[in-house]
Amino acid sequence: MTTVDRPIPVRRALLSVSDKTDIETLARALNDAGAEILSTGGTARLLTEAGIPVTEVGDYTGFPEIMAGRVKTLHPRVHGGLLGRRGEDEAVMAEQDIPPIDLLAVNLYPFEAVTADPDCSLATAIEHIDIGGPAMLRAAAKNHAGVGVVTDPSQYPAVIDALGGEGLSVALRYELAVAAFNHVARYDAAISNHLSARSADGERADFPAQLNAHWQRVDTLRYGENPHQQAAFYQEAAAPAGSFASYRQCQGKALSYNNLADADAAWACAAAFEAPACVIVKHANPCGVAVADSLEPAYQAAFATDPTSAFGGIIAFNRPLDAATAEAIIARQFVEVILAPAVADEALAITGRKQNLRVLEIPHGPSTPGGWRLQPIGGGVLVQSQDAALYGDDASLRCVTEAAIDDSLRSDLDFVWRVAKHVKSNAIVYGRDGRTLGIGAGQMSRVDSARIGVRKATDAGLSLAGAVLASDAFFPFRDGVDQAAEAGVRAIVQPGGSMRDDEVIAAANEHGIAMAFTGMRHFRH
Ligand SMILES: NC(=O)c1ncn([C@@H]2O[C@H](COP(=O)(O)O)[C@@H](O)[C@H]2O)c1NC=O
Repeated sequence: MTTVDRPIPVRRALLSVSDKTDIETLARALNDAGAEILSTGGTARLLTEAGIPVTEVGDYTGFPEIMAGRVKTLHPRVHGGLLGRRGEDEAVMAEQDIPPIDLLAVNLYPFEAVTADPDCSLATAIEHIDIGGPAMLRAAAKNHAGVGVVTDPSQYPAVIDALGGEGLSVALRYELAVAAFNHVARYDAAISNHLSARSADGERADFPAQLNAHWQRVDTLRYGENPHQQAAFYQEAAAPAGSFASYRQCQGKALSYNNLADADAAWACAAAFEAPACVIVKHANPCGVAVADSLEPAYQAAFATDPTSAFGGIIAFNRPLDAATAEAIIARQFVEVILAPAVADEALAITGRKQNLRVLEIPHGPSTPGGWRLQPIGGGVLVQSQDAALYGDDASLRCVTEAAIDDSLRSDLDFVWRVAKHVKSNAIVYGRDGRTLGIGAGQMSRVDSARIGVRKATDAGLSLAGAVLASDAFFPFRDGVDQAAEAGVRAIVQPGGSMRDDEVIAAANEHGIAMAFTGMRHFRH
């Protein structure tokens, strides 16, 4: 193949886009640069109305658009112009009257958007499978040695700059060609996912027969979980609003692998609360959580749960970070990452005193994360829906003991239950008045997690008298309740559902402890 290893001018361009954003700007720049513009039906109409001279592809090929657009650019004069090797194929191109096309701008029928509608029929989905577009994209991208190819309006400015300068450089053509193959790969993956998750009669299955994922590299990281591991961070093609991956870094050193994993866990937990909340995370587990009327007292209370573990932690808030809270953190502890939906300028002036400290902004999105949760295992991947709900069928907690649960107790139980959902199993969370007092995480035995939570509270000088306790899964025996009573706990929240629920409830009644069932378990591994 003859690679044109210098910038190429654009003498002829073909524009055929479904998303017509800024296409007029690109076309105008091409026209100003003296390029001939070829275009398909809707795109040609728009450009003509804008007063830009355009040749309809049908006029160019001598063959009309037919079958309601199913066949419009599928013609040798188009594909030869895109695929013909500059130098090598020029004789045959001249013989067959196939002029070279130097630039292609195509984006495809909006298959993903149309099929996102649960009522989209199979026929509608199929009509939105673009054929001519991907064929042209592949042709132009394959022949990037002599052709530039654009698939997204965000690429137009670079191309327009190049038109006004030396032409499309080798590096730009290569970058655009890779982006075009990625565009087509994502498109085909969406078609494959959709069609393999429904049958000929339109029935939908939960899981496609083939799962095609697409991720875009955001960054390569210094190393992985450990220094001898290589690592990179990829995000979904468009990180959903409010998801951790949509963060913007305001200051600080580059984020590490563990920073990203811990910050994600902290953000998910902070976003679970309505009231101003602070969550401090170490090794993917909250070591202190609190809600208050404002962030600063929430931070102080979260920190007080476990000051030792909070050192070097990740701190997440569900409200904009203010100056008082930033000052309190800096004065108190070493912190790796702070994240919040927004960061006030005054707060940034304070965090800026610690240049290495990473500060991230993540605007809130939908409270319930969508999509699948993937967990790789050796040679495969486990796929499940998100653990989006909090309570089971009753949509609330249900008192099962003689001791009643009033509104204030209910609010405490709801708080520790929300936290427990974000603690690795077996999870036991002690708390009171909207703050954690001790958290036992990640133990193989529930009783051990309960003991660790008590020890944490004792170490921090926090009394468990009158505290409440959450357990992420049911108590299989009464021993957990006996232990809670010994620690001074006055109410327990747990899913219920054990064979020995009666025994466990009787134990709570014996101790005068109130107990609520949530009807939903929240294991987290
Ligand atoms: N069939 C074809 O030959 C064909 N050639 C280009 N397209 C697509 O038609 C769309 C643009 O159509 P219009 O310019 O008519 O709005 C683009 O998304 C492009 O990818 C085609 N449509 C579908 O395959």
